[in-house]
Amino acid sequence: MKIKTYNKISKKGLNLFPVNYEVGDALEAADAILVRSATLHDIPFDPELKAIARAGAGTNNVPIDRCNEAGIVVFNTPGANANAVKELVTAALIMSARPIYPAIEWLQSLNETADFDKVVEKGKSNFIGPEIAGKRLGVIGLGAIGIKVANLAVHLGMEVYGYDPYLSVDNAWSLSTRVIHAKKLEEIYKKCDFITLHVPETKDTKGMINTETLQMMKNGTRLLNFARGGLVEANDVIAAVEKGKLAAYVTDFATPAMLGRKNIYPLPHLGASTPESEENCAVMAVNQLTDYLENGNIVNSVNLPNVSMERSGHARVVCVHRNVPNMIAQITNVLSAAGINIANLLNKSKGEMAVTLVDIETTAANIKGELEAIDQVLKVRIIE
Ligand SMILES: NC(=O)C1=CN([C@@H]2O[C@H](COP(=O)(O)OP(=O)(O)OC[C@H]3O[C@@H](n4cnc5c(N)ncnc54)[C@H](O)[C@@H]3O)[C@@H](O)[C@H]2O)C=CC1
Ligand SMILES: O=C(O)C(=O)COP(=O)(O)O
Repeated sequence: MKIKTYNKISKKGLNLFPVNYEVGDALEAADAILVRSATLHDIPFDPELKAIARAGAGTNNVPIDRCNEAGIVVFNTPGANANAVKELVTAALIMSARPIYPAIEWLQSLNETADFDKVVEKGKSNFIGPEIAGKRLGVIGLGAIGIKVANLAVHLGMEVYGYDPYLSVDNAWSLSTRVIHAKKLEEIYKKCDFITLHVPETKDTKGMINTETLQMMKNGTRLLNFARGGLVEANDVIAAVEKGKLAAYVTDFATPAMLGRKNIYPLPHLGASTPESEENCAVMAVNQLTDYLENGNIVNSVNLPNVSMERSGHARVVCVHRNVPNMIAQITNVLSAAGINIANLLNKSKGEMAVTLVDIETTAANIKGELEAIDQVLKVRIIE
């Protein structure tokens, strides 16, 4: 198998690939891609490409529609970097309230003088900022990161409102009962002193922070965006900071127009940049990719369902296809016409996509082409 890497991926993960795999950033005709934030939107996919693993959470850098058309499985690593982001958001919360960054800048600009201590003590009155305890925090998106941020903020003494209409049952179990359920986004915008975004960038969330929504916020709201730049209309946020509607905007996703501006604190997408989360993401991505390439099993895919089946029989047929009627019958017809006995079969679907795993008891010569010829079959592999 050839694995093409984009971005720097932790060695701890890369070392887990079987020794006969070729791994590198200059490979052609790869069987799989391992990526972090590099965009794959303009990259043509080779016919050999079977899977893409995003070592991280957000998959808006991957053209999911194009992957669906080609039967390419896209994985991510849910929660693997959530603690790293939570810790940086905690720093950002405090940075948005207490003018730590301008205070350091000012101090760094001072020269050595005899009255240095006096200058420092006098100057500090320019850098007063409120405490976060007792203030209201709105958390938009209660997934792996949002939950950790919300729970920690409760412990820091904040009154926390959470908004997520798609909250999963598992996540609901992990959420502090002290987090107040906001049923509408407007409730967060209107009530909160601090707002933090933890939703993926999708067609529903793109540009959700704009002049209209900023207008609903209290004067002096502090906004944190460690999710994606596209969630905010950059010019509207800049204007809101200039007018004081936002007292601060701290973001991992700055635009050039945001640089050098008072009360905008940009970071260079550092949320997941800890050795721990880089390792966690790489290990998870490599394990998931290897299990798919070796066994056709799927765990944590964003476009295909989870399927895991113990290997049995002589070989495994992996068919990625559209979720339409009559697929299992057509696949098994090809096998029975070739006189192949089935040892085990598993079929699952997710949205418009589906996958069928069939363990067969004899060799599968010549059936690949026939399976590929079935209408709505997108990718076929036979793993001996
Ligand atoms: N700054 C950084 O380095 C990092 C940024 N991220 C970003 O943070 C996002 C969230 O990450 P995780 O918490 O790990 O993902 P997650 O998938 O665990 O959580 C996302 C949550 O957003 C909710 N959601 C989706 N659409 C929504 C909507 N329209 N309104 C409200 N809630 C909605 C989902 O129900 C889910 O609970 C990622 O998609 C990524 O864009 C993630 C990791 C690192
Ligand atoms: O996991 C995510 O969604 C991130 O934004 C982290 O990106 P990175 O892997 O640090 O380039």
